[in-house]
Amino acid sequence: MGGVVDSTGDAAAEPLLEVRGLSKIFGTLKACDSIDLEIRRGEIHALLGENGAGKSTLVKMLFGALEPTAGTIRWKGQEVAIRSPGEARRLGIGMVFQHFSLFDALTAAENIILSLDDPAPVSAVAARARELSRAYGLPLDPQAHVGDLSVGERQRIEIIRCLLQDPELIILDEPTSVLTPQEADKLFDTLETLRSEGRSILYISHRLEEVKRLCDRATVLRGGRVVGHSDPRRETAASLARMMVGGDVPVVVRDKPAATREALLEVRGLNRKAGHPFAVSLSEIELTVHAGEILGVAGVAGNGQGELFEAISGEALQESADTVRICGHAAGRHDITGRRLMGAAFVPEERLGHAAAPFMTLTQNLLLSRYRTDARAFLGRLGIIRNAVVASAAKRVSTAMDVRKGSEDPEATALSGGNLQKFVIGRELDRQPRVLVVNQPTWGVDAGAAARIRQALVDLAKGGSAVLVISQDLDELFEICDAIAVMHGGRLSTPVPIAEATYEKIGLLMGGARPEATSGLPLEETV
Ligand SMILES: Nc1ncnc2c1ncn2[C@@H]1O[C@H](COP(=O)(O)OP(=O)(O)OP(=O)(O)O)[C@@H](O)[C@H]1O
Repeated sequence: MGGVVDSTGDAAAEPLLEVRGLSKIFGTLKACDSIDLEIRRGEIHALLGENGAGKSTLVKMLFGALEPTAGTIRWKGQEVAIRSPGEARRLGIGMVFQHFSLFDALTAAENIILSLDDPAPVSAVAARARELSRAYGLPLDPQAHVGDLSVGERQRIEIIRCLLQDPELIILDEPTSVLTPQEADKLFDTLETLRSEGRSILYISHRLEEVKRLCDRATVLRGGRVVGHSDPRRETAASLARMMVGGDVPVVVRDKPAATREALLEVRGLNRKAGHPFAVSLSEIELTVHAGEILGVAGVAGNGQGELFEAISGEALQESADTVRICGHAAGRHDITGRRLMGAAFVPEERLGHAAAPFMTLTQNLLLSRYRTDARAFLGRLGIIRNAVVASAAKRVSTAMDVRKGSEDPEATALSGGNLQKFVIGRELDRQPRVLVVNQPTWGVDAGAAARIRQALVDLAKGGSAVLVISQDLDELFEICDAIAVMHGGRLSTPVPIAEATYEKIGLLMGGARPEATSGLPLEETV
């Protein structure tokens, strides 16, 4: 690729990007408050901060997606006004967002073309995408439809479309939150290759271990201000977390599980044909979650976790009503509302667009998901919306989950990613569901907020509910679950009780060790 910075000579000495006094005010909220930041050539620079600290706002200003209220940006020594993402790309700044902006019905190559400032034929773009995919270790089929791809695969499209513009600075917002440990390792290799070419990377992540491993320098934001710079390699994950939240991060407290034998969620012989060529078929899935229990489902992305969630939540119906039972009711022929009315709650993986309507307020979103289950409270006997009741429920959720927001009732899209996640989970927990099924509960959530969400799941189970957690974060599953089952190729292993689970054992199952042969067996017998 051309355009790589010469890291010798005078140009190398001056920062690639220099930000002075950059501020962004939304209404009365100073999302970024007089930020100073310098990015050198060929460095991976971490941008750290708890949810709502102002990281996304800052990088959106650098990428021309938001106009600063005050301050200056210098690019290679020249003051610039970056008025649009197109201008940012022309300067050499690329960005991979936390929420992908891809069209499901189009192929990877077609999506890439849409973002190009100079349109090119599909075949040429597909060929170039293949080339980049090989060069940077980012496997991708340019002809695949985005709707059929896992989140990890979608991210690769975003990265490749960013690389096609030959950027000198690449901004990555929470890139590993959707990846398995192995996928994340591959991404780190890619990033190290980019650094060795003299490109710079501004790296936002809540995963402090990976920041220590990968990043050369870190800038920490709190409440919109820079509160420190550090060399992450000299810090511990705990010391970085303290710098971010301004205090110690809470530890999840798990009393001895109070599981009973009352089965609240049962799945029997669930088979589901793949709906399209890239989807995963589900095969003979069996699971039971008892009252008081948290069952974890681990797995590499794209092994059927999304399809399992759809089948259990009622987004996809089963042929037989008995395939899914919720609180003793045959639920297989009921849709998501029907299953909610049986006492279940569901939190899908994608919070913006799926779990929450972006341009509706938090209160409207709460009403949208709960107007049937909470009809009496929210609509009353006459079926008229009781705005004050709904608004007070939204407020209760925000307080319980410590949702930080700029105004009383903002649109979902105005919340930072982690804060929206806290709201979506809190909205469901507020109903005290007897069964909760949640897919990736702490995606993009900072350490303090993740602990809060995990504690809430633990407390829900402690109160006698059954919780099914689908997660790619093994640390999370080990922290809160009573047992972990693994999805691989559309099959679910027998759950491994937490006392017998090790990272190696679960890792082997994730890699495809015989699922049926694992329960309680020593490691050697599972391969
Ligand atoms: N368009 C907007 N309108 C109003 N307020 C906004 C808007 N975008 C962000 N905010 C507010 O600005 C603050 C900073 O949000 P930002 O998304 O930059 O945080 P963040 O550090 O990226 O958080 P996260 O780690 O959760 O993604 C938050 O309080 C957020 O609610």
